[in-house]
Amino acid sequence: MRVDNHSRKIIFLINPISGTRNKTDLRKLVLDEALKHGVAAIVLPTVASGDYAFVASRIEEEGFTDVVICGGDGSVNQVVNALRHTGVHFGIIPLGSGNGLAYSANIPKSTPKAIELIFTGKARKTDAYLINDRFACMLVGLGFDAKVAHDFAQQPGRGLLTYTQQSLKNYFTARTWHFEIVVNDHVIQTDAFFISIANSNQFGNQFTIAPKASLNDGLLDIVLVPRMNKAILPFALIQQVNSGKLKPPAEDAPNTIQYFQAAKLQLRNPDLAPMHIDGEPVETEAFLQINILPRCFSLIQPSL
Ligand SMILES: Nc1ncnc2c1ncn2[C@@H]1O[C@H](COP(=O)(O)OP(=O)(O)OP(=O)(O)O)[C@@H](O)[C@H]1O
Repeated sequence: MRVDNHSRKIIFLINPISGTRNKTDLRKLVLDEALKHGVAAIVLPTVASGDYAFVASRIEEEGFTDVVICGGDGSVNQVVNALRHTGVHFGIIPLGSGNGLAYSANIPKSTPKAIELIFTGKARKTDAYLINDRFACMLVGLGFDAKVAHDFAQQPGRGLLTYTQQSLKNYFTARTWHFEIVVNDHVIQTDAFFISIANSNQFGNQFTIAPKASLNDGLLDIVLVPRMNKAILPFALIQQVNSGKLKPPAEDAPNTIQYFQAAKLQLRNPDLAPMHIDGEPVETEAFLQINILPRCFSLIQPSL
């Protein structure tokens, strides 16, 4: 649905701590652009707790139609999860460390362009998913990248540089975890460095793991990287990503990277491999039921 500015009322939620970019002028930038387009708008801060009941009541009482998240994937996850039931359209001004969902949706990296898009773009239905009862929009990881996410969260700095440092440090000590995956009538037993379950086709910063992933195909893209020689692993991963070839899940390919799609899967995680949801470290679980939520929320994107 193309955005009709006359009937809109927007809440911009700014995360004061996300990413590394300066946000001093952001409040003025978004309010000036709203004024230019004749749209009523207010600015509020995001909250660390993820409790957006105060925003939900303002939407209901004051008739706000859109919520624009100025932050990263963690903020997008918390805000969309808390407010999806209200039926507002969501926008993103990508100001996090990775911005995977925003870039997968072709939202521009440039802040002024991303702000302009809020008033010229099109709201499109977008899938999300549930991991047991937890909400995800973009990417869930078990194993290596989750360990990096947990260590990243302990660092004083944010941003890509800190993330890369943590990835390199963890690479040399990386271990495997045992998993059992039940998917599309197959049961896969594997010792894996990591498993990614993706709705978006990138982690952010244009780094992709699941090149065929689409935000609105009703499917999740699963990438399984099993135990293999660490000297070979980066090349095998690059080859897999470049080929982007999807294959049905295989029960008898213990040393091959697997890439397949499914609307749901069950995952047993007896070694309690660490987990992240949309880049935020979360407490892991021994059993995970993962289900797509097709066409879960509306996201403002370029009109094409
Ligand atoms: N007002 C606030 N004060 C402190 N922390 C906040 C506030 N609002 C949100 N947060 C926290 O910010 C974190 C999310 O940051 P966000 O995802 O926006 O940026 P990022 O982590 O730098 O980027 P990305 O997720 O793209 O890597 C969450 O842990 C959230 O609880």
